[in-house]
Amino acid sequence: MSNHDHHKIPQATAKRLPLYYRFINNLYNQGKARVSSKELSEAVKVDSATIRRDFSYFGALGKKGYGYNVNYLLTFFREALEQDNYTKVALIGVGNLGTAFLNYNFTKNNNTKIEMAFDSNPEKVGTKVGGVPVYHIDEMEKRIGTDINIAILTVPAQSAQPIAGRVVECGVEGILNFTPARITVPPQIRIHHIDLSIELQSLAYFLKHYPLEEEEELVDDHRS
Ligand SMILES: NC(=O)c1ccc[n+]([C@@H]2O[C@H](COP(=O)([O-])OP(=O)(O)OC[C@H]3O[C@@H](n4cnc5c(N)ncnc54)[C@H](O)[C@@H]3O)[C@@H](O)[C@H]2O)c1
Repeated sequence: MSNHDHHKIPQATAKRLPLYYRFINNLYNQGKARVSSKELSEAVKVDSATIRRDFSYFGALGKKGYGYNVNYLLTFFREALEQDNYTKVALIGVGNLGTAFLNYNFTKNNNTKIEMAFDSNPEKVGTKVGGVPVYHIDEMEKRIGTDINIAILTVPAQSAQPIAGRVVECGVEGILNFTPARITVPPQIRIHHIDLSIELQSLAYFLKHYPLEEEEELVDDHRS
């Protein structure tokens, strides 16, 4: 099933997927081949009309007196959840900042994972940083394929625009730009700029010109 098809599933239905998945997975492990919407309904505490409607979006049409095929549902849920909940990331530029990100385990708290990294320095190519393989930048198009959703840019500022153009060509949908370069991308690409020096300057400016009022402090004191 393609990503496009998934977008047709209503959000409320999509939210129930993990719940269904967990239960169906248990049934599968118990060796059960089928399940009725009534059984499901009792287990996951969702009324059976909603379950039937939800499942019809997945193309799983239960047969009267038979119920749903557990194996089919499990395969479907596994695919749907992996595709929807798992965002694959590539990092470009394994220098000071890039190395720190690779060593930081993003998967611990959310469902994104840096799958691969690229650099132009031959000394870095072929190594693993934080368990992530580092490939040569010349191999980027080949390695990324159509698999990567987001690119993190931690290259020198002057390389940011050309690299951004290339990752967009690879089909990346979002760019997290840590370089100070302002990058131009096509309108369908989402780009977030994180410029630490601007953030720092802005904090310094706020401290100077918008000091927190004592009243707010009093409120805080009062609360604690
Ligand atoms: N280090 C920081 O604390 C920090 C903070 C804020 C922003 N930044 C920005 O992040 C970026 C990276 O900073 P850094 O300190 O990690 O720099 P760095 O010089 O340590 O790392 C840059 C890496 O990019 C690689 N590289 C250079 N050109 C490349 C190309 N064309 N393709 C692929 N890889 C290439 C280099 O080999 C190097 O490993 C810079 O744009 C910098 O301004 C850094």
